[in-house]
Amino acid sequence: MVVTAPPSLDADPFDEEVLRDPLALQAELRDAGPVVHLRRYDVYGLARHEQVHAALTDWQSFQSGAGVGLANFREEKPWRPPSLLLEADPPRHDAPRAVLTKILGPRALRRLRESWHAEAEALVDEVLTDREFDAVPALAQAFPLRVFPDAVGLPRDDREHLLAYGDHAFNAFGPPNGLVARGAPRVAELSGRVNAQCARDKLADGGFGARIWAAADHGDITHEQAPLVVRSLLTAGVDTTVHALAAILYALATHPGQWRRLRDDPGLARVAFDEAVRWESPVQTFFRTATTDCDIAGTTIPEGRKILMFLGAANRDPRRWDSPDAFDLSRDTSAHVGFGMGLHQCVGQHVARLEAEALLTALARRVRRIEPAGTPVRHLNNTLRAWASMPVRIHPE
Ligand code: HEM
Ligand SMILES: C=Cc1ccc(C(=O)O)cc1
Repeated sequence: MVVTAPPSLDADPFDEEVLRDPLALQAELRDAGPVVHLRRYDVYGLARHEQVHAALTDWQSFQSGAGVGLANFREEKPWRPPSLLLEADPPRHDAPRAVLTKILGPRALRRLRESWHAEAEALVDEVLTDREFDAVPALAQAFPLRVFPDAVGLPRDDREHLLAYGDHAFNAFGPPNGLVARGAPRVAELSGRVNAQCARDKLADGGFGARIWAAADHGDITHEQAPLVVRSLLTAGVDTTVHALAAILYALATHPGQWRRLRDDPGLARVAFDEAVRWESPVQTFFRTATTDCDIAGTTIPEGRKILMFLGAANRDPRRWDSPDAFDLSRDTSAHVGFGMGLHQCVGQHVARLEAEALLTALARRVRRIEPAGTPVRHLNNTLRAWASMPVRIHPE
């Protein structure tokens, strides 16, 4: 096999202007080849759907245990104790994953469906007393922050720090740049509050948190592991859904034809969610570490090197998707990598889908038309694609 050196680029995917609008760089990376070398960080980049999908589903060659950010846990101390799911490989990964699969699975969530739909209706009724509002705080943030911490078992008066904690965690997967530096002053305080919330006596009976501790009583995981598994929910379960809901609202406000289709058939809410996750990819990137020298499309990636998977770029790869930049509710979204793929595929995706279904169903019943009412403003993060503000105008039924 002829080993070819991949094209080497100076581009910085974590540059703030690139994070604001990553689409041009994503196209450049896809077109440069199946594997590229990013000189600035000395890592290998995969931007095409085929290679991203291949790396995600080959956890043996592309491990998570050395961290799924730029930092290599074999070479430097992680900023916090590594996640037992996201930053672990089998066998360590297996038991914590099995516990969350049961607790967060679609069957386990049935008990929440009715109350989440009711909460969404109540919130939408409150918000729609105005004809114009900022959809990010009013809906995209307010709804997840009302229902998800409740479902975990947190008290109502101790959750406004969760967004900032998650924002820092997602920045920390990137390089130590300005975004990480700006979050650093609050890390100790935020970590202290989140870690305290993972303790058994802080978690209401019947919630996801209490069920994780009950799994430890049952011997499925250890009592030492239980708080870290709860921490996974608090890290991954808030900012992701907030930005995914904002992405859906942005997509629907800017595609009136698709909004009409959703109103005519509210059953499309789940498809709308997955198509928005593909189109916007709230989680844009994750890294892996080569477990051995491994070959990708003729390039040998040496053992120990970091591979940057551009999930957002893969989700808009014209080699995989017809009209990838179109937001289209008739699309078959099944192969999108917005939730990852394979062993580490998002274990909370059913929670996110239920949140979206509840909010969209409530809106579809009450809003004849939704349209932008001003310039939306991006929230920049090394890993997340997010909106800071999205003024909308609604025309009620
Ligand atoms: C739209 C919202 C969400 C998006 C876009 C998202 C995205 C992702 C992605 C891309 C991964 C794969 C990480 C990798 O391959 O390294 C992942 C894993 C994970 N997600 Fe989500 N997520 C979302 C919501 C949630 C929620 C609501 C929860 C918790 C209730 C959650 C908990 C997790 C956990 C624990 C993992 C690690 C799974 C493992 O490593 O086995 N996520 N998510
Ligand atoms: C998708 C992001 C994500 C972030 C943190 C964790 C964790 O802390 O386990 C899992 C997933």
